[in-house]
Formats: sequence, C-alpha cells, structure tokens
Amino acid sequence: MDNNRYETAKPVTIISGFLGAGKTTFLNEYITYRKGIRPFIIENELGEEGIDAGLIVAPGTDVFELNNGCLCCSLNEDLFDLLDALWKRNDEFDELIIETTGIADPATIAQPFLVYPEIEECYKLERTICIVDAQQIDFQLEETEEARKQITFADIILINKCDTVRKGHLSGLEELLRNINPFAVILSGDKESGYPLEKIMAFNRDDFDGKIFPSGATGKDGHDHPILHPAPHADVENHSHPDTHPNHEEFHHHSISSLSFVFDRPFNLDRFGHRLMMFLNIQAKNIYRVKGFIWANDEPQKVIVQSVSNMLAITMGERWPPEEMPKSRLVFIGKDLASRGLEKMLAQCLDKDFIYP
Ligand SMILES: Nc1nc2c(ncn2[C@@H]2O[C@H](COP(=O)(O)OP(=O)(O)OP(=O)(O)O)[C@@H](O)[C@H]2O)c(=O)[nH]1
Repeated sequence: MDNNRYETAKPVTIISGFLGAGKTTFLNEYITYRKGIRPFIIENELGEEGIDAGLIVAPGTDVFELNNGCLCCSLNEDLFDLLDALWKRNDEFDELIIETTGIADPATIAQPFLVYPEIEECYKLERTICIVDAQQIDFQLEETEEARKQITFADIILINKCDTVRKGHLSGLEELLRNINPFAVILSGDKESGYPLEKIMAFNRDDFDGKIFPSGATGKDGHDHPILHPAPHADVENHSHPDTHPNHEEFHHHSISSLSFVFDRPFNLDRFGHRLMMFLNIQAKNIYRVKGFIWANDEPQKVIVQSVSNMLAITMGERWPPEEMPKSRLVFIGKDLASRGLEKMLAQCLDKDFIYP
C-alpha cells in the first residue's frame, strides 16, 4: 500500500453480534440511511454457502463475500490481502463496512486497523457496532464465550429486536451490558421502528481511543511484529449423497460448527416448514441459527428461511431468474450438529414426485 494516505483514509465500520442478532437487517438500514455514500461491504460467513449477500437490499451495492471461515481466525490473512487489493480501487467506494460472522471475535478483526501502520494509513476504523438480540442474549451469554467477547469490544452496543421483549426487560439488559462493557455507548431499536442512525453516525471513536481494549487486544503502541497471522487450516469434511444431492461442508470454530446443504430438487414447502419447526423445537439448545433460500414446488419465488434459536420465519424472496436452475441452499450453525439426522430430515421434505425436465 502507498504511503501518506491519511487524508484519504477510508472510514471503516465493523458490525458484529451473535448469530442471528440482526446484523444484515441493521446493515440494510444503515446503507439506506447513508444514501449517496458508496459503501464497499465485506460479508464474512461461516458456511460454504453465502446467504447474507443475497439479503442485502440496496441495488448495486458492492459486496465481497468471504465464506467458509471466520475473519477472526482462518481467514485473517485473507483480510489483509483483500484490504490491499481494495485500496487499488479506492476511488470506487467511500466507506468500508465489514459484517462479521456471528461467532467472530471482533477484536482480532479490528486489530490490523488499529496497530498495523500500513493499514491505518489507508483505512480508519470509525466504529465497531455490536448488535445484541434483546430476547436471546441471556441464553447466548450463558452458552457461549463469543457473545461476551463481541460486547466487550464494541464502541456501540445496539440492542436489537426490542419489539420481542417487555420494556422492563430492557433496563435490566442495559445494566447487564454495561457491566460487561462500561465504555460502550448503548442504544436500542428494532427493524420495525428503526435504529438511532444519527447517533450512531455521530459517534467519534477518537473520543474513546485507548480506553476500550479488552484483554487480548492492544493499543496503538508497542507492536513491532506483524499482526496478521497465517491461518490455521479449517477442518473440512465433504460428503456427497447422490440420492438427495446435498453437499456438506463442515468446519469447526471454537466449539461451534456449521453445516451447509445444497439440494437441486424442490421441497414440499408445507412438509419442510412443519418438520423444520419440530426439529428446531427439539434441538433449540444446539441449533443457534438456520438461514438460506429454498426452492419449493410450485413457487416461482425463492423462499427465504430464517431461524434464530427456535423462532422460524419463512418468507417469499425474489423470483428465481429464468436463466438459473433453482437450487436450495441452507446453512445450519450450532453445537454438536447431528449431520445425519439433519440430512435425513431435510431429505424427507423433498418433493418425491418431482421429475427433472
Ligand atoms: N422481531 C424482530 N426480528 C428481527 C429484527 N431484526 C432482525 N430480525 C430477524 O432476525 C432474523 C436474523 O436477522 P439477520 O439480520 O439475518 O441476522 P444476522 O445477525 O445478520 O444473522 P447471521 O449473519 O446469520 O449471524 C431474521 O429473520 C430477521 O428478520 C427485529 O428488530 N425484530
């Protein structure tokens, strides 16, 4: 990267938050609010199948997908290369936004921006926002370390999904979050009533510099070694099952793993919704997140599948492009995922009578 770029350094926003907290939903609002400012978005997803990029609503938004790994560990080296490559076309965008995976440690992703001078010259980390699911966060804090790390490193904690909890719950939650991170600005909102974007944009990280480094991350000074480490190899398994056509990709990150499925035969939508709901109810403690698009019989549109814990939402997306053979893509993220059971359950929901054209 060239030197003396400080004046033109691109502002960077990191959006973190546990699986399904509402990062992509917030990102869509953020981009809409910043109309006229050209964002470049880095979408990092755990599974082989990138789903989030397809859920970005602003047309023509520049989205780069980094899938099948986590920027905070296995893809950390890729981030450096990407930032380098991106700088060469820096006249094409005004700001950089990174949406992390739901289990990323944002401190590791932010570190290069804060302590690596070559990057700091070109990119200025303006804010890290942690999206918190008002309803699920107690469970997530109890069950995982990742949710706590994300809150600890945030400049701004945005309590999301306030529509799903009672008002009284929010004051207790705010106190809990303040105990975890006393330095963050705590805000709240939800997708229906909106987010306090003006306050978020007014936040100036420089006012807080030096105060918010948790253990494991360091301030601007004192580093004389490269921050980006070579990636440890992800543990990848690949199976193929000719009768149902799913592709499995599994890798482990901390104790959380993901399973991706691709099916080229349509689902029976009623059976799918019913079976998945039952499965989630039984497995709610293990399955943190399901997301994807499915091809359902007789539906000209993609069917969007979203679940956080055992809350399942099935909605209609855009039409399948006529030139594209529809395919269902589903990602399951959780602990001790039973791949055989999941595959069997999904295979049972396929439309058995479908005949390939
Ligand atoms: N009730 C309610 N649901 C919400 C709100 N925000 C997001 N959701 C829903 O929560 C689900 C997950 O939202 P996403 O924005 O995809 O969450 P995410 O954090 O990007 O998910 P991952 O990238 O998989 O970690 C979707 O079904 C959203 O529609 C909200 O404020 N209220």
